[in-house]
Amino acid sequence: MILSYFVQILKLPGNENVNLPRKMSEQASGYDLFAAIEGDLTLAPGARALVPTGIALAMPGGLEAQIRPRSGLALKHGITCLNTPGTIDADYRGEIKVLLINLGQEPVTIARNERIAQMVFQAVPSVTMVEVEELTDTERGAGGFGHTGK
Ligand SMILES: O=c1ccn([C@H]2C[C@H](O)[C@@H](COP(=O)(O)OP(=O)(O)OP(=O)(O)O)O2)c(=O)[nH]1
Ligand SMILES: [Mg+2]
Repeated sequence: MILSYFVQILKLPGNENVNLPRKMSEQASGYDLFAAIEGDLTLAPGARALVPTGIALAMPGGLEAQIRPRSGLALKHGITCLNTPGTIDADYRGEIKVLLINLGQEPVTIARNERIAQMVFQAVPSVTMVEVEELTDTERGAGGFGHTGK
């Protein structure tokens, strides 16, 4: 089943020339996000930066967007998203920003309109948590963290 949603996208004031998030192939999961920075941004090894995209979204409840790294930037330059996957809440109307970190050994320069990350939309189920005195039993029980072997 293909779920289908409309998501509103807004270029924020001063960002009329930014690129909108773009799927680079027809069936790509992610929309690539572009750096809406004035000049270049250089990340020293170990440094992080909150990079603006110049856009904001209004998506319907029951949807979220995840901000994920681009594997090419990670492989070639050691650039990833520190808080991956970043969570964009359906009720967030602020600028989408990408928290990049340079985990490589060399400084890396990000240019304006470079593709820095990707945004994947996900359906979020509606959950009502019910507090109880005791949980239902399972075979696994409390076993975890390698409990079933290596
Ligand atoms: O990579 C990200 C992660 C988050 N956000 C925005 C959208 C999201 O809805 C909001 C809050 O994110 P999150 O819940 O992860 O951060 P928090 O530290 O819990 O902040 P808050 O108290 O505002 O929820 O920040 C981004 O723009 N980029
Ligand atoms: Mg939060």
